Amino acid sequence: MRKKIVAGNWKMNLTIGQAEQLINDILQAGLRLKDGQEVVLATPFPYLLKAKALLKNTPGFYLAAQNCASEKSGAYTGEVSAEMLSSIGVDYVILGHSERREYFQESNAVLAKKVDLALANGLKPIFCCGEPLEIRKAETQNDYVAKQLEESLFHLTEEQLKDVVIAYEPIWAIGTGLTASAAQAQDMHAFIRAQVAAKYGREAALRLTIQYGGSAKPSNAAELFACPDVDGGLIGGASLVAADFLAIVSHLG
Ligand SMILES: O=C[C@H](O)COP(=O)(O)O
Repeated sequence: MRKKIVAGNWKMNLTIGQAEQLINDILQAGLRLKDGQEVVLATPFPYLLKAKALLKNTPGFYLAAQNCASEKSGAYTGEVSAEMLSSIGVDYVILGHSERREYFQESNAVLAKKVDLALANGLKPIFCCGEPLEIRKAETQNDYVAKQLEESLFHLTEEQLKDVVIAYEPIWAIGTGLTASAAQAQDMHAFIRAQVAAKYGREAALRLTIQYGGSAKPSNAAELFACPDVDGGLIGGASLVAADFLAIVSHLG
């Protein structure tokens, strides 16, 4: 059975007080997750240790960083390594978010290095892929996403791939209020799974968790999560409001 995961990507939001409040509000709801369901909180770096302490003893809840360095260690001022994140008990790391690709020029090749370092340090990558609007308009989104997978992930062994989650995030849907329709999401998720099957075999593809991200909210999560190849979501804006985030998680089924 593959995992269903809702992850909240807080991006560069909240003070430490607000972060603590949000986690406490989420925990106080006493969410009961079913077998195979996970909730992941991707907080800003300075809050990871505090979040780790607050989430202790809460089954099914995990912690993610929003990025890690592409180098192992050394003179890289301002960077945070995969090893550092692992040493404080972080479970997942979001890699290849479109905001990192666009604002920090992260290429598929750099992301391949980050994926390797994450896995070598026991972190599970949540690898983001997805096309900009002009590519969707030109109807070449499948080729675009296939290249992202090929250049950043498909050098991994089948064993390594077991620790990878893919998040499909059409860039035109991120923070815009525009959501991919359930049919658009399902089509791309099925395509991604087929690419993985072609490279690693059917079993590996069936095991892979593929999240949807892009203006997911309580009102559309049920329809998106009901798609056979959509295994949860990577949630931005709505993850900053406890009630909305909890409502989205409840739609995991
Ligand atoms: O990482 C999350 C995605 O960028 C989605 O963000 P959003 O839910 O605010 O559209």
